[in-house]
Amino acid sequence: MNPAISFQQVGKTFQTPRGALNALSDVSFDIQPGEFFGLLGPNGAGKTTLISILAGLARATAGRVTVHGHDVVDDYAAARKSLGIVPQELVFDPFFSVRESLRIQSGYFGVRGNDAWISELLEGLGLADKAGANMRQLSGGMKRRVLVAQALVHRPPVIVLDEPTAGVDVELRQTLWGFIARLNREGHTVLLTTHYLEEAEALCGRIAMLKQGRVVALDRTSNLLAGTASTMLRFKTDDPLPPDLAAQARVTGRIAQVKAPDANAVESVLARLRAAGVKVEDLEIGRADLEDVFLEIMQGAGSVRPAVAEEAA
Ligand SMILES: Nc1ncnc2c1ncn2[C@@H]1O[C@H](COP(=O)(O)OP(=O)(O)OP(=O)(O)O)[C@@H](O)[C@H]1O
Repeated sequence: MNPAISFQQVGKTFQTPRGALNALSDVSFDIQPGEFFGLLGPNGAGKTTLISILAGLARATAGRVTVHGHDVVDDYAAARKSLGIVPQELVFDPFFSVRESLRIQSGYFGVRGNDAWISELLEGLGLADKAGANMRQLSGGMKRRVLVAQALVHRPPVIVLDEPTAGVDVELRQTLWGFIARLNREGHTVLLTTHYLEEAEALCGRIAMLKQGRVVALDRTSNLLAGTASTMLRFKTDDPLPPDLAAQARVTGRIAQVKAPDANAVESVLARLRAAGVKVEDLEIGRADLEDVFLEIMQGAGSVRPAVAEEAA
């Protein structure tokens, strides 16, 4: 069976006033039918560029991408028909109602008599009572639901979500993930990019991490978590940490997290905090999560290449 998506030695170079920028270098991996796959990476890692190439919106400068065996360049129409792409940006036509916009979108894919599936999409995404509403009248979160519905009108076997939950509320996330998880159980392949690592940890069976355009990790989520099977000491404090601890801590606002693989390490961290007069609250010991793994991999992967390559002489 063909992979749902196959990236084969994909490279993308942008010409910029500062020289050639390698946004993607030698990216190769396959996603099998039915997988829920996460593509993670810091800002500028190349996630959107890779998805744009997959969607046929940008051309790779090297390599090849296929969707269910269809080349995204040579066999664009078949590849595109297999994909449901939920874009990052809210783009929509303000003149139509929600149902009309979904009918129009169905027409783009040559799908007729699609009302039963459109109703199912509206129901599944919590939009049933907005079917007749004009797109202009919808809140940002509702518009995002419509974008998801638009991407799915032609029942694509492969669903691509590019940061679908950026800035959306808890209720929409739950509705969205409930619906996408159902489609995945029914056999749809899902490719997700997100900066919400908790979501990736909860949803994705396998994950690839990109850094500066290269794949620096690719494994089952459980293996990534087990690979750094570490314990973390988490606490809140308003005091500055002693420099040796600060160097190894992950600090988010008042919350600090320090790796402490065993009981001795926990004791040692607590002793250093006490000696430095740091007052801690809400102390807890937990397992490393995907965010810890992500940070470790990103720090460990080092600078894989200069951001701007030398311009060819
Ligand atoms: N049209 C373009 N011209 C020049 N450089 C570009 C262009 N599009 C993207 N880049 C550069 O390519 C690199 C990868 O960008 P990309 O948007 O794919 O990253 P990303 O992983 O999606 O980031 P984010 O998480 O911020 O969305 C960045 O260095 C970016 O500045």
